[in-house]
Amino acid sequence: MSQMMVQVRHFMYEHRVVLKDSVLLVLFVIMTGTVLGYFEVAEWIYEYSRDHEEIELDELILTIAISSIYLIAFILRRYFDLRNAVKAANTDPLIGITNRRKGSELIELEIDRMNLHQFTSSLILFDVDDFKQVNDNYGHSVGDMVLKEMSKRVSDEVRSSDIMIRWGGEEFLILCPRTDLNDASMLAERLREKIEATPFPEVGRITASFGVAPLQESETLKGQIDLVDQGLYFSKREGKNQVTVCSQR
Ligand SMILES: Nc1nc2c(ncn2[C@@H]2O[C@H](COP(=O)(O)OP(=O)(O)OP(=O)(O)O)[C@@H](O)[C@H]2O)c(=O)[nH]1
Repeated sequence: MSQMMVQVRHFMYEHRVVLKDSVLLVLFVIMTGTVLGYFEVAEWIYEYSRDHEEIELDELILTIAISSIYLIAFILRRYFDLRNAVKAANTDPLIGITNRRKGSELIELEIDRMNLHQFTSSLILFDVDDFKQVNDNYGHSVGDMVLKEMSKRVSDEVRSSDIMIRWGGEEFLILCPRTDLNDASMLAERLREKIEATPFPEVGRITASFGVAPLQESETLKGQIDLVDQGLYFSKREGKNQVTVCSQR
């Protein structure tokens, strides 16, 4: 794919809701204009009001103006409804961060960007250790609270350009754009220490295991996830509460 095509694709993707509504609006204006022009509606309104003196031209114009305001309000409402619907479709309902479906799209886009601009990005996958015990000992709603709080603590630590994704139940993925493997593994280690060092009021100390991998230009999404999951698997197998870097399968 040429550079131009990739840039056009990204632009279309990132502005797709606005673009779609703008296209609809332009089509509507063209159609309305065509209909008005074809039937010479404006002239007809004028003639009609002249022949029917009981109808004031001012009233007609006012009616048309009010209808136009209604129409604009309708289009704006539809636009915001659509935006909210898109946001809901991309967000995990429990934690309120990017969900797996949207996260997968963002990772694929990041691979495109890497190919285009020749930089390195990385993935961090982490999983709360022995989370089943938290649920078993304190109940599912406390478990939910721990997941939310954990996600908040981690989000506060990462850069605003990093994207946190709820990948599975108690599994989170962090997409770190323009971050090489060394920086990503230092970040993972910092997060691991932070989680371990800050007990949760309801359940006490919690730890998490981490995998870190670079995004590979020629890899599929599944291949990418398998790679970082391999790192996480090693961390779990070697005793949990640790970071494993995996640069190739
Ligand atoms: N409260 C809550 N629990 C969840 C949620 N999603 C998954 N879980 C629980 O997370 C637990 C995961 O258990 P396991 O896969 O055995 O993992 P683990 O106990 O963390 O053990 P290790 O991963 O080996 O450290 C299960 O009890 C799931 O029910 C959720 O949204 N809320």
